[in-house]
Amino acid sequence: MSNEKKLEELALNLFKIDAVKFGDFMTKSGIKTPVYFDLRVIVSYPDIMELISVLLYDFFIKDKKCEQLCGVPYTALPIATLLSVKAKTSMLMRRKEAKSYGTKKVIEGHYKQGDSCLIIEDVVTSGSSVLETVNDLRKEGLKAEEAIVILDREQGGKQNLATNNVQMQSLFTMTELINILVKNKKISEQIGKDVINYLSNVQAPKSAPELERVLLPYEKRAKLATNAVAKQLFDIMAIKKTNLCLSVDLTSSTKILDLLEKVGEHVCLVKTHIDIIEDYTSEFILQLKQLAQRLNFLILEDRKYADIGNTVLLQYSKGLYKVEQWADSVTCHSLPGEGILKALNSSTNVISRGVFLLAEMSSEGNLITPDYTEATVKMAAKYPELITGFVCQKKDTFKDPGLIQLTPGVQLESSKDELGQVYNTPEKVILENGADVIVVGRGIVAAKNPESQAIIYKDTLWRCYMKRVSGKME
Ligand SMILES: O=c1ccn([C@@H]2O[C@H](COP(=O)(O)O)[C@@H](O)[C@H]2O)c(=O)[nH]1
Repeated sequence: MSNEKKLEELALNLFKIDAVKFGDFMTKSGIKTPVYFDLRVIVSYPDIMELISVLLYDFFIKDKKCEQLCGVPYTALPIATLLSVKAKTSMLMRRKEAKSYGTKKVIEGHYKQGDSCLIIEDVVTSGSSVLETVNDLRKEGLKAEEAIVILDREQGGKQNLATNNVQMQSLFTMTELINILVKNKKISEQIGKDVINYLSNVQAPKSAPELERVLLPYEKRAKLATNAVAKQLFDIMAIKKTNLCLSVDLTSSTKILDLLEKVGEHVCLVKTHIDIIEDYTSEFILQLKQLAQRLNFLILEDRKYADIGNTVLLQYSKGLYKVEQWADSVTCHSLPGEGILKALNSSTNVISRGVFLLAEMSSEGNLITPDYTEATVKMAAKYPELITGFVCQKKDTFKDPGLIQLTPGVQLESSKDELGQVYNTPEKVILENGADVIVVGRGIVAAKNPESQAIIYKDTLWRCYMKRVSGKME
């Protein structure tokens, strides 16, 4: 039997065992859908399991070189097992939760750093479940750049995965499956049309991944982050209910520590300019780190590196400040080219690190052009494990929901300072311009009562974020 015939047979079998259902259903994200897939039932049908594994093997695995296979838990686990035996390729298992005892491993099985791992999944909608597995594998130093799936619901998953450097192939798209069922008179032409109509609605630009970034809550985005610092920052924001980054632009270390003692509980991130501190000592860093740990915030050194890779590596790791030893993330210009990212990536003394690339600036008359911004975003895509996000001003600057938009130039009223800084309001930067983490400096630091001002900023910024993700934007 030809592979085409086998695919048709599989589609008809999936319909027969109720793995594909038609009617009025609600998806996990609360959207109505006329078609529902539940491939969990296939484990009760060994013939169908075998047919699936034969097709996946013939189409995608036979001629592929990979060291490991890994199924996305849970439905794809038995399929991955069958494929592993058929292809005589080692398999890994990803735990959904790390064990709280013993090895605390998330990935079970034997592997080497750099092993390439092919991901196997049953159905892909947004691609987020595949990405969770990809992220855990990448954290272990495995290469996860390809995924094979039974069914692509054609709802942005393939594009979302490609953005995260994962190429996805499927046995069927939803349209192909529907066409087989209509052709074989399993469903009426009208039902087929309804499904295709539904698909074209959910595929319309408004649900494309670029808009999803700003609509997804931080806790969901944490799962899509490929940089460990971005993941931590999303988690902190969700737990502390604050997206406020305080820019502690003060020149006295005592004043900085006093201020953070009061406002640290209200912020997710503290941004420093370490070279403006007049009484810097390494004791200051110790105390800053203790505060960060006790009050649960991360530290961003806004160094804006902009030199050749070798110099940046020295600036990051040596000298008076030894930034790599204490900053969770640093800011960096893309102007000198990729060498700067290679340098920051190559530093070996850090447990986790992140970089915010400057894609746009808040200051009037800055020389950044749209082409420069686009090239910056492209450059970042090559370093998914290093990049925490972008310092930028616009919602459409990047799409990846696993990255963070850090936006400075924010005060409660729009205004300008006398040296070209432009301030927008919280409503504008969050609801219109897509900011995720909002940088406030003098709006708090120069206030009469910084503590009460920080609470006002925190509450206002969080209200805007909640409005954005609940979709109640006017
Ligand atoms: O485009 C940019 C990039 C960075 N910054 C920094 O943010 C703060 C803003 O302080 P305010 O007192 O709120 O103006 C400051 O440290 C800048 O260096 C920015 O403003 N714009």
